[in-house]
Amino acid sequence: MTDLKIVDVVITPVALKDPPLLNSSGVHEPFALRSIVEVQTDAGIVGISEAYGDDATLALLHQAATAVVGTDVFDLNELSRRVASAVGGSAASSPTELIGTASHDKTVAQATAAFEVACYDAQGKATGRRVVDLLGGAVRERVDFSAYLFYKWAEHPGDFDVDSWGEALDPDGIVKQARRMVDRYGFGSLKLKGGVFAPEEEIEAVKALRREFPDRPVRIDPNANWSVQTSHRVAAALEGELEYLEDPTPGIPGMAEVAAKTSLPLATNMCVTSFAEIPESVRLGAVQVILSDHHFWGGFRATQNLAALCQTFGLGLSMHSNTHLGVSLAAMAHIAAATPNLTYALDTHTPWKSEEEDVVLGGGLTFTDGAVTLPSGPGLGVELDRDALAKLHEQYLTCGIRRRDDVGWMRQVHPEWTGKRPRF
Ligand SMILES: O=C([O-])[C@@H](O)[C@@H](O)[C@H](O)[C@@H](O)C(=O)[O-]
Ligand SMILES: [Mg+2]
Repeated sequence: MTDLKIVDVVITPVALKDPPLLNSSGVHEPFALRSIVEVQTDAGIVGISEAYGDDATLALLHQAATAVVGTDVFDLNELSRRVASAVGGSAASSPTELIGTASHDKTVAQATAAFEVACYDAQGKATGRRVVDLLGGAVRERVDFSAYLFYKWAEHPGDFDVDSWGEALDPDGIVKQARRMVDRYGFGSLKLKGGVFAPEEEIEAVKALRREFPDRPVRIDPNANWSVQTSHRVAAALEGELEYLEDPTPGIPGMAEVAAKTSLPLATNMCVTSFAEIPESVRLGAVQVILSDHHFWGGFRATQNLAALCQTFGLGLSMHSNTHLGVSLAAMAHIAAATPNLTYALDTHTPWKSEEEDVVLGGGLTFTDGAVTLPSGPGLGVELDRDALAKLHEQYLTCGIRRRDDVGWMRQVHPEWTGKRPRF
């Protein structure tokens, strides 16, 4: 087969409506930013991927885009080399909140991922094979996702569309939200975004979920908003109740202190978010489950490397999510289906997205009994809806948001808010 060379890259920033979801930083803004990357080849085949859409990420992607032109989409080593050298001098930047410390490695990994995924899509389209097949084959055709529950306000301050979920500010509200999500999508496990209210209230919410859904594993993730002492207290109160406890407290040493006194597995997408952080974490026994995320771990191949390390060190592997569209959902499903030890249900923000808003034809993959079935088409198996992409790009141009700022948006309502962590 002849080369399939990249001749151009198109990066389109988009904004999608986002409900007022609460977390330890503050509250989601009315719009979330993403970008769609299209890698065009000399054979006319176009590979696509989805990345963050903040200004810093866009600058990074543009910097790398120039460098990858001329690369064969099958030569992923050359692609990584070119991306790394193109972004070599860039400052470390974090595209979003709550995914751990920014580092230079992570910045390179993030840029690499955006192009690598698009190259895999192009490879699949060129060979008529699914991405999962190029990644070693599907160990499962259906990928389980979990219901991602959030405390939330009924509406944003100001004049914005109101979502249909209503407010959820106490255990009752969370249980109602979970019921609707489970009835609608069939999710078999539940994740509560915590770190919002006093830990005692959140313990009650977890217990209420356990009573209402006794057969469904529950996780809580306060995004490092509890001190070590508070984490000990919450862990003791929830012994035996949780599938895992995600990022109770900041930093690897703090997590290790918590882990030492609980039988609950600790999970993270905050203190171990790059390969450089794995050795210390393993040495201290800080975490038992790592949440992968191809967007910032470096793509599909990096996720497989992470999976191998988790296997080696006896760690569990799950998957993190930020607000995303249907291209990312497909990418997450393919890599999860090709990873034997990714056995936890994946996080997804999909239910929080308006059903009218997506960039993929047909609105994207859907959940049945809590899982998506891998699409059968070549590559990622999803196609861009050009009109929808143009509409969400227009929304990006007019929304005025250029980086995620949950702290700042919270200040609209609570001017004294600082977003300081740990708060409890
Ligand atoms: O969307 C959110 O508010 C989440 O809290 C997100 O920012 C986190 O990165 C993430 O989902 C997590 O598991 O920490
Ligand atoms: Mg998390």
